[in-house]
Amino acid sequence: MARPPRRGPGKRVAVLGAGSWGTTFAKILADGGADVMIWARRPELAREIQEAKRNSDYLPGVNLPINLRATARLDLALAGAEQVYVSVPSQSLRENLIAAEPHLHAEATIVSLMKGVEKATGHRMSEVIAEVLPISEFKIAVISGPNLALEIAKEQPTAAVVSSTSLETAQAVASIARNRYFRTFVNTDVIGTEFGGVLKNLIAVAIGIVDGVGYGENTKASIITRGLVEMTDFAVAFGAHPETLSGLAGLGDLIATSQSPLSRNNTAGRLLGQGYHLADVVNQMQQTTEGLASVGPILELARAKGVAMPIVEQVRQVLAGTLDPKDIAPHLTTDDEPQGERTMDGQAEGGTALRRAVKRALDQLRHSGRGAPGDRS
Ligand SMILES: NC(=O)C1=CN([C@@H]2O[C@H](COP(=O)(O)OP(=O)(O)OC[C@H]3O[C@@H](n4cnc5c(N)ncnc54)[C@H](O)[C@@H]3O)[C@@H](O)[C@H]2O)C=CC1
Ligand SMILES: O=C(CO)COP(=O)(O)O
Repeated sequence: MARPPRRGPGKRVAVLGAGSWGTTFAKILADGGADVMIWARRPELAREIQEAKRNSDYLPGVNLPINLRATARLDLALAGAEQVYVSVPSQSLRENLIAAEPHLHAEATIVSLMKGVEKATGHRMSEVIAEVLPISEFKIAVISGPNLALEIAKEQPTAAVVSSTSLETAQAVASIARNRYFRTFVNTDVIGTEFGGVLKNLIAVAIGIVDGVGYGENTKASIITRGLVEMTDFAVAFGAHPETLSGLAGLGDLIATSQSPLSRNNTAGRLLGQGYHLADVVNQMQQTTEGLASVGPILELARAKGVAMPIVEQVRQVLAGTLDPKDIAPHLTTDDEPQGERTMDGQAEGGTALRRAVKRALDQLRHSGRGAPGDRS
């Protein structure tokens, strides 16, 4: 049988951040044929990846691709990189971008892999990138979806969405960030794609809490379903397409994160539900748990737009120690006034229906002519 032709060196890309997701994403890119250099903040971790092709703290038992290179030097990681994938904790993005800027290729596309908002500003990661770097928004992309790192590092098949306001950029990134076990779709709804990833973390914390308390599947299904409505209301109020929230970056990620013990947000919630205080939970979590930092800024943003988020509000109260976790479920599932169950297409009865209908019509007008907004391959 003829051997497949040898591929030349692929596109030079960099990954910033060598935690569980950064390392997994570097593997995705390298397995797809890209020439990848990953930057680790700690030299000993860079050395382990470079020499042993392992990241034993974050991805135990996983062999990394032989062609994946690693360094603790930002200048070396970024030299000549046409695409730069960023996966550091959200609260550290700004400082990391400032350090990276002098070494960035002038035409580089910056791709956020993160799922948090900046606590001090409430800004999404793509907004922070646009603020810090002197680049066009068309050179910024985000990737989100049901992407539990360890499953993907073991090459279990999954899908994700690449989003940029430039469809061309989204496609250019998607064509590199794909391989036999990782399928990428594209859209131009950056707001919906990013907020999907941020908001599902908060609902996953709520699911963890009721799990920790000992409630069963009905409670969790109720929270997932009502949580998705909350996520959609919030994201649409900020200009997202509702379809994005019922796609991979919304519902898809919500399902994965809410039901997996691999999820740090879910785990943190479970510990809270078991009665641990927030400070103990934070001490116990070895890895980034974005949801805990996002609750405050998301509720502030929701208040500014007049969006009700009863589930997220009660997560805040549990984190603050002002609500007993076991009291969370009745609050989540019972409203003072009986309401129509608004479904994902925005059908509602009662006081808010008219407001939502008008808003929907305005949204449709605003987005008309931009093409189908759902995840596209
Ligand atoms: N782990 C996962 O399954 C997924 C994570 N994400 C997102 O990826 C982002 C990164 O998360 P993970 O890799 O999972 O976290 P992690 O906790 O596994 O790794 C974070 C890495 O950042 C490093 N770090 C900590 N502070 C830093 C700083 N100030 N500057 C530079 N590096 C610093 C840590 O040493 C560690 O190597 C988060 O926004 C998360 O929501 C998105 C999809 C999947
Ligand atoms: O975003 C994720 C899966 O898509 C990872 O979730 P956690 O951050 O809760 O582990």
